[in-house]
Parts: sequence; structure tokens; C-alpha cells
Amino acid sequence: MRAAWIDASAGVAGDMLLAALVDAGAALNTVRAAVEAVVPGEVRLERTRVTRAGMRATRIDVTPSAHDHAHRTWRDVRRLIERAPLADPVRTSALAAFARLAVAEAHVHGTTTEEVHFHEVGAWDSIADVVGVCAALHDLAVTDLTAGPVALGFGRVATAHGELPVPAPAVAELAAEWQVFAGGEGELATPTGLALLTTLARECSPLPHLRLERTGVGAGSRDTPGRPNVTRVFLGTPVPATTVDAGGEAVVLETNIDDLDPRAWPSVLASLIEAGASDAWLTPILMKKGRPAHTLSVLCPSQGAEPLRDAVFRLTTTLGVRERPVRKTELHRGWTHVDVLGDRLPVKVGHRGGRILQATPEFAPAAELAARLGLPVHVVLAATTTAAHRAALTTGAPTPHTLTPEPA
Ligand SMILES: O=C([S-])c1cc(C(=O)S)c[n+]([C@@H]2O[C@H](COP(=O)(O)O)[C@@H](O)[C@H]2O)c1
Ligand code: NI
Repeated sequence: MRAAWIDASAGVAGDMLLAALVDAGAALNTVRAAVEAVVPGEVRLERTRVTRAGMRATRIDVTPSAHDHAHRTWRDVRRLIERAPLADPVRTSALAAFARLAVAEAHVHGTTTEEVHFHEVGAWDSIADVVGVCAALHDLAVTDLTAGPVALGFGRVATAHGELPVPAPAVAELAAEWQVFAGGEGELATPTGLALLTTLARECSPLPHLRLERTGVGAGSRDTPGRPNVTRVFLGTPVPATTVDAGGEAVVLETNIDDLDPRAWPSVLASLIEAGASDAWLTPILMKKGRPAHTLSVLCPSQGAEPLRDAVFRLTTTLGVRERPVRKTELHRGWTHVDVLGDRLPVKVGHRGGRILQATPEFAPAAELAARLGLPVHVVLAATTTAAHRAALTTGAPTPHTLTPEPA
């Protein structure tokens, strides 16, 4: 499996993305053949090496053989792509990107998708950009594409519709649900670039965990001093999730309480765990006026905090809850069984980067075995832990791959 991530933090256009993919290793002749299959004899694709604000980049110039002022409908473009001898994934992606462009343009111009007339975005060069990008991704065998937030620019731009505000209306439409920011003056993202990115990328995310193979830098037409006008592509092999730390954004809810019947606390803590807290605990404190009291702390995932805020108010006498964000790093967990003292006991195992670091016997079965053998429970727990660690050190068992995953 090969993954690619698009850095559109300086903007994106169809030709910039195509150039970045070619710079990352996509074969230009393969891209040319795909474009030629859709619009035979209509465009030439040339590669040049350029600099943008002092940075090396690849530029792909798409030159129509005749001056192209055609107003094509989505139906025209769809027919061209459908009839072309393209690899199936290339055709499917190109149709999907153009369909998204058609829906956005139709919405902006107040017409139907079938009737919408493309001006610049239906010209040969946009068709070449769309088909070329899909062919380049296919050539690079990219199976998982993601992209970061996109710079859209600000100001005004001259188009076939006249002077438009930036982001242009079609860009604004295509950017829905994506993370965007201005990033600089001028049109930094074009409709074709954004249609490709938002159709083909699975999600907007930071650079994923990759074993990086190559990067590609694709130049835009303008060279703006002080701001490299480029789209970049990072290409690599995804690093399996089990070698990346688990965890994530969490919050700790806290409140100081001096007036709850102390006999209620065990059930409060149990109810908070039941309501979804990762942990809940009490710290004895001395409060104002010398009152003995407790701080109640509740650790929970950021997304699941609301039911727990509610539970704290419902289950205790507090009038307020404070909270702070925390970042959790967790070991990956799984289960294994070890042979100990003539029985087979379950052990919870924590691993990181392919190494087993913790082995914790499940208490209840260990206590049961201790009772059966007439041994103190701590002796059975120690024997089980030792057996688990010994097994982890012995080649082959248990490894993170032989564990039973923890239920989600
Ligand atoms: O062609 C059309 S219909 C068109 C619509 C819009 C709207 O925002 S609506 C904007 N534009 C401008 O044309 C060029 C095309 O760039 P591509 O890279 O997408 O080919 C760009 O300046 C758009 O803002 C065209
Ligand atoms: Ni338009």
C-alpha cells in the first residue's frame, strides 16, 4: 500500500498538483498518454525545472494546440472521458472530480448539473489537469490520499465571468467541510485544483505517519517573492497503527467537594467509569476554613466529556466543574494467556513499537486460583507476571501479533 499527502498550504491548482506528482516520480509519458486518450491531438504537456521564491520545483505547461474558447457542458466533458480508453481507476477518479466541479459550478450559477456551462474549467487544459492527476496517482500506485488545510488566497481575480472575489465562488463551494485559510494575496486555489483535492483525498489531516519515500514540488505559474507558489506531495508507505502510540486528546474534569456524604464516593467513582470515564479518582485536600475535603478528578476523551460533566453535577453536591485539556499516550493493549501453577491465566499486555512492556494478570482468575491452591493472591499474581514476561522474552510468544485485541 502506498500513501500520499498533499501540502496545499501555499495553494493548489490542477497544474500544480500534476507537476508535484510528476516531480515525485509519476511518468510524464504515462500522463501524456492518458490525456491524449481523452482529447487526442488537443494539448501538449511539457515539463520544465523552475524556481519559486528560490525553491526548486517542477512546472508542467499544458498548451492547447488551438486557442480554446469553448464553453463545454458537463455532459460534453463526461462523454469525452467515458469514451476514452483509460484504465478504470483513472476514468472513475476523473469523472468523480469533474462531477464535483459540475455540482459546484451548477450551484454557483443557479443551474442544473447537466446544463452547467464550464468556461475556463471545461477548457482542454483543465481536462488535461484532471485526467493527468488521476493518471499520475494511478502510475504512482497511490491507494490512500490525504491532504492538509488549503490556502485559498484573498483579493480579486480576472476570469471569463469578469472580475471575481477570491476565493472565487466555485472555490468557496468546493471548499465546504475542508479546512481552509487565506494564506496570501491572489487566487491561491483554483476550482480544478480544489475539485481534485477534495474528491480524491480521503480526509483533511496533518501529514500522516509515513515511511517517506519521495517528495514532489509542483510550481504554479506566478513566482511570488517571499512565498514559494508551490503545491507539494509526500509519498510513502503508511506505518502500521500498532507501531504508533495510541492515545489522543483528553480532558480532566475537576471539582473540590467538602459536603458529600463520604459513604457515597465509591458509588460515584464507579458510576463515572460506567458513564465513560477513562479513570476517576479522589485526592484528599484541606479546603478553605480548614475543612477536610476531596478533589474529584475525571479523565475522559475530549469528544465524550459532556455526559461526564453532567454525571459529576448529578452524582455530587458540586456547583461547578473546571477542566483542562491533556494529551494521552497509551500503550497498545491486547490479551494473552500464560501457563502458571498448573492453570492457564489471562494477562493484559501493553506494547509499543513492537515491544511488550507491561504484563498485568487479570485479578479475579488469579484470586480464584490462589484460593484453590491455598496461596496468598500476591504470590499467584507475581508468578503469572513473571511467566508472562518470560514468555515475551522467549522468541515468538507472545508478540504484539499473537495477542487478542482488546475490545473497542
Ligand atoms: O469556468 C468557470 S465556470 C469558472 C468559474 C469560476 C467560479 O468561481 S464560478 C471561476 N473560474 C476561474 O477560472 C480559472 C480556472 O482555473 P482552473 O485551475 O480551475 O482551471 C480560475 O481563475 C477560476 O477562478 C472559472
Ligand atoms: Ni463558473
